[in-house]
Amino acid sequence: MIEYRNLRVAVLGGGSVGSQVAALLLQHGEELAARAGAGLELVGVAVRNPDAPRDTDIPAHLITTDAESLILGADIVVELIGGIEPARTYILQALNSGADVITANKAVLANHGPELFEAAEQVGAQLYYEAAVGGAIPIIRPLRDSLAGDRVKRILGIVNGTTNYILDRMDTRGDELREALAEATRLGYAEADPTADIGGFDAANKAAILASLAFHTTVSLDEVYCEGITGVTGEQVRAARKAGYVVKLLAICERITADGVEGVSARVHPALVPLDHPLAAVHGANNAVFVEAEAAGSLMFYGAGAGGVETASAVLGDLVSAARRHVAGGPGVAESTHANLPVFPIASAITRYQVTLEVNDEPGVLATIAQLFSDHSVSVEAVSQSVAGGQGAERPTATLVIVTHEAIESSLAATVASLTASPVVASVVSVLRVEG
Ligand SMILES: NC(=O)c1ccc[n+]([C@@H]2O[C@H](COP(=O)([O-])OP(=O)(O)OC[C@H]3O[C@@H](n4cnc5c(N)ncnc54)[C@H](O)[C@@H]3O)[C@@H](O)[C@H]2O)c1
Ligand SMILES: N[C@@H](CCO)C(=O)O
Ligand code: NA
Repeated sequence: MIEYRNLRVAVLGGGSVGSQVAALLLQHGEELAARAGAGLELVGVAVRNPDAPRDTDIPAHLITTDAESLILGADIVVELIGGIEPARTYILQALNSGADVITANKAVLANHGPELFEAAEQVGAQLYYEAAVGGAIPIIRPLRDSLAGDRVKRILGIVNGTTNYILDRMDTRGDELREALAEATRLGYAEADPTADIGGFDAANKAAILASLAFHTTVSLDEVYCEGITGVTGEQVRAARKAGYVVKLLAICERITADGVEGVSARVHPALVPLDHPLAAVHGANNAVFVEAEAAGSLMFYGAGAGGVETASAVLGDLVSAARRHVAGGPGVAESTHANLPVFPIASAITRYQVTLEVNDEPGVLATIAQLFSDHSVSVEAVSQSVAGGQGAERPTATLVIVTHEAIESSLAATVASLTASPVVASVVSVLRVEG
């Protein structure tokens, strides 16, 4: 029998992900040791409430409320508490004591990434975070390692399982947002505070992480434009399907040029995706991330973006990587931010738009509206009209749905301001970006 060196693994948090990580470690210890070349001994699971019900049976002697003592005795610390504090402090304590850290916590990475990576570099430790984006889907390691020799141009992704689950149920079952959210929470997909999901903040955290990694540039959370799905109505979802689209919450990270300067942009918002686009077929809590790279072309990463045991798979992968690094010796690999590109605001983004207007149904209106688009250099691709106010209404109105060619966000915003002010427009019903 091979004698392996033993590595002491501390897990912080015994919730959806933590309880599954503990169970898999206990179940597959021997096999993991053979793969890693070192034993992975679970020395404890720090929890807030030892008596809380858990998804798996963790032996009572491993449960503790003393996270700090557990951290100090560990070679590898797995942070699965979530949120900023005390997660940030615990990660720093672990790194400063020389332990490698594995986290699934996108919020702490997006808000304090540079501080944490710096702490790891100082002591030669490594911070792993495959589970923080796309749950079980390998996306961090492909960007960090496999594509390290290429030049990423764009990332287009569904990176929040909860909102995809909600939008999918609104589309396929006619649910309203609230009832679909309750189900996503019951299934363990949603964050402890689900406003992080429906407000788009969880996806924005992930966009900041992806953009930083892909473009070798620190992209902070406040540089990511963020619009959630709370304003998306069942009616919008039905109208989108009629027009040949589904509504998806997308994270878009891309290289763009503004005023002749190359930089990057990161944005999260609901968008119309054509029904024949592969992202339209991403159902339930699944995630999908498209990566467009200069040499590799288009790559797609797809699978379970949330869920306790699925996410635990990514954590276990990081555990094996960390153990192999301990066996090999040498310092961790620092995060690469050498490109240091400027991060442009949403006003510089370029995309297509669908603008829905209620307008006065009278001669010359279409020409007036077309002129407003043209005045701001926004080119119209398609227009469809239907009667809105109907026969006998005091002032008959019509609904116009206008799809534009690619335009700069600031030009579109100026167009919408002019439309709102125009006497022929009764109301701007919605403005949605069209992607894919
Ligand atoms: N659930 C998922 O689908 C999923 C997917 C990917 C990433 N994540 C991330 O994984 C992390 C954990 O998520 P989760 O779904 O398991 O959350 P959870 O709420 O189910 O579990 C968190 C656990 O941490 C414990 N905890 C809170 N404060 C603590 C403290 N001070 N000391 C010790 N324990 C404490 C809680 O009691 C709870 O058991 C989060 O960062 C989350 O964003 C979750
Ligand atoms: N709440 C997150 C968990 C995975 O990060 C989601 O729904 O995607
Ligand atoms: Na992942």
